[in-house]
Amino acid sequence: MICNDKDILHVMIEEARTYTQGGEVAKYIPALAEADPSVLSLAIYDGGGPCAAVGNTDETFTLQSISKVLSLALALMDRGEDEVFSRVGMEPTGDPFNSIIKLETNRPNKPLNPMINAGALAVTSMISGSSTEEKLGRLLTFIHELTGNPEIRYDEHVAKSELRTADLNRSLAYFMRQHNVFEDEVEDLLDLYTKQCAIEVSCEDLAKIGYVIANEGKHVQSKRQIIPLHIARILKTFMVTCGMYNASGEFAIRVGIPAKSGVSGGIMASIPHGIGIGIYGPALDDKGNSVAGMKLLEALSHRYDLSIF
Ligand SMILES: NC(=O)CC[C@H](N)C(=O)O
Repeated sequence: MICNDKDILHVMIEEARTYTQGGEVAKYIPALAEADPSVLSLAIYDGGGPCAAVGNTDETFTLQSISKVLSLALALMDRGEDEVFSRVGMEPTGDPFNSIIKLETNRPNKPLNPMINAGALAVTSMISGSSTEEKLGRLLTFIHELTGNPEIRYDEHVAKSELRTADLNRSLAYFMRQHNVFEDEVEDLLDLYTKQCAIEVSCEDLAKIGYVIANEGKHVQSKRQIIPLHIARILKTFMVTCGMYNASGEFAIRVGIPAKSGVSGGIMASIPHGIGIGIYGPALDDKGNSVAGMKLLEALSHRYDLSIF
């Protein structure tokens, strides 16, 4: 079993670390450019006590696009499927995560899925609450429940850095507001979205969230149904079809695990009815996925036969 294979996991992570040299940290959010590209860490959670954590596991990082899975869960719980999917679609785009092209050519002009930036902005607008603080507080409480870690906050430095430079996301938001996808003030929505993306976690936290999603939304230790079963299934499905941006097809073939990445270099993976995996490696490939993190997941999938297909 994977939890007992610490020596092998150490070897695998050091093998994967060599690929960090072929990647670059994200620069379009200035604060993310401060990350050390040689870092790589892996945590695995199997619902019991500590399972495995190897590499630079003390490092924390921001969720970025991984937060899109959690805001979607909350919006679905708040508003129901009919309302959420009247404003955002269910289809992969094959375009970069911040692309505007399909937003204009698609009719009606709603974003194609909740994992691209346009779709995630629309989803964030559906989180219930009377103020940004209340909505963000609800998202954080949800993450505290999923991880059992009440210390999780957002990183103000990263949030401010993104808000200052988020003109592309601003354009997506203005375009959607014009087309009645939502009615929020764009600056308020951007403020909430950048704080959501800047929520700071460790790869162990990520493995725990991945575990709950893997296990139909139920936390085995507390026996609580944190996410309704049908919503956990929706999340896993989007992770398979759109989780790695426009590399999702290749990832499904090479790795075959529901997963979601973020430009900070995080990847959260969920093996249905099995383990949760958290990875952090800030050196990215040209599509914005952790270059060594993808290699590590591919190696884990082959060694432990983790593909769902
Ligand atoms: N791919 C990502 O992780 C994108 C998230 C980032 N906050 C953005 O909106 O650009």
